[in-house]
Amino acid sequence: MGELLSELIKLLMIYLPAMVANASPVFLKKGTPVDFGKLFIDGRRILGDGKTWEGLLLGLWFGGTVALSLWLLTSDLDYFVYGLVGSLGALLGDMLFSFIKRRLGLERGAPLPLADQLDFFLGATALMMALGWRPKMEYWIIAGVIIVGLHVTANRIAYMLKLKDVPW
Ligand SMILES: CC(C)=CCC/C(C)=C/CC/C(C)=C/CC/C(C)=C/COC[C@@H](COP(=O)(O)O)OC/C=C(\C)CC/C=C(\C)CC/C=C(\C)CCC=C(C)C
Ligand SMILES: Nc1ccn([C@@H]2O[C@H](COP(=O)(O)OP(=O)(O)OP(=O)(O)O)[C@@H](O)[C@H]2O)c(=O)n1
Ligand SMILES: [Mg+2]
Repeated sequence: MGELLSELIKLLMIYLPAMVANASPVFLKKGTPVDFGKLFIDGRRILGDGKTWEGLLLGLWFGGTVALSLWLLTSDLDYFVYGLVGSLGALLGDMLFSFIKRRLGLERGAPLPLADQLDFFLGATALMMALGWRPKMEYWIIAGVIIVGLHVTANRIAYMLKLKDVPW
């Protein structure tokens, strides 16, 4: 039990910068759309107004700050490297799933259950693993379930705080 708990805490710390990177753009009210308003070949927006350059910068900035803090706290450079890469992966994964949602004809803000909760998690994981990170599969799955739960709770909080006009 002790090992499971310590492994899970380490995993949640590795993903914390990605979680903050994914959460911080929500504080922005408007910004410059990453797709500059352009349409894709299917006549729909490439990404939509929910993805802005300012959001990427804010996410990277706060994700990077948390990654740096974790490194200073633990003096383990991995937290900084993986945290930074995970933050970038979270933002890219979020954009990838926005692209997919637009292709499916879903408007900006429309729900795509599981995709909305997992997009940043999968993006962060993909980039961290590209750097050679190899989590233990069973712990990774449990951490994923916890993070989905955190995501659902955080979005409800964001909705109550009027940070989001949808609770997902
Ligand atoms: C930690 C435990 C065990 C329980 C705490 C309960 C809980 C789940 C708290 C959530 C964190 C929190 C205080 C949220 C406040 C409101 C907020 C900022 C929500 C942001 O939600 C938006 C969402 C992005 O939407 P999208 O995915 O559809 O693009 O964020 C997704 C949420 C997560 C990635 C997981 C939960 C987030 C965290 C634990 C990090 C907290 C982040 C912040 C407080 C904001 C970033 C910080 C600054 C200074 C801008
Ligand atoms: N790169 C990003 C990501 C998010 N946001 C901001 O954070 C909010 C919440 O993000 P998300 O829920 O992913 O966007 P949605 O509005 O739901 O758009 P989509 O349907 O494309 O997910 C967005 O509305 C937007 O204001 C941003 O500005 N830039
Ligand atoms: Mg969304």
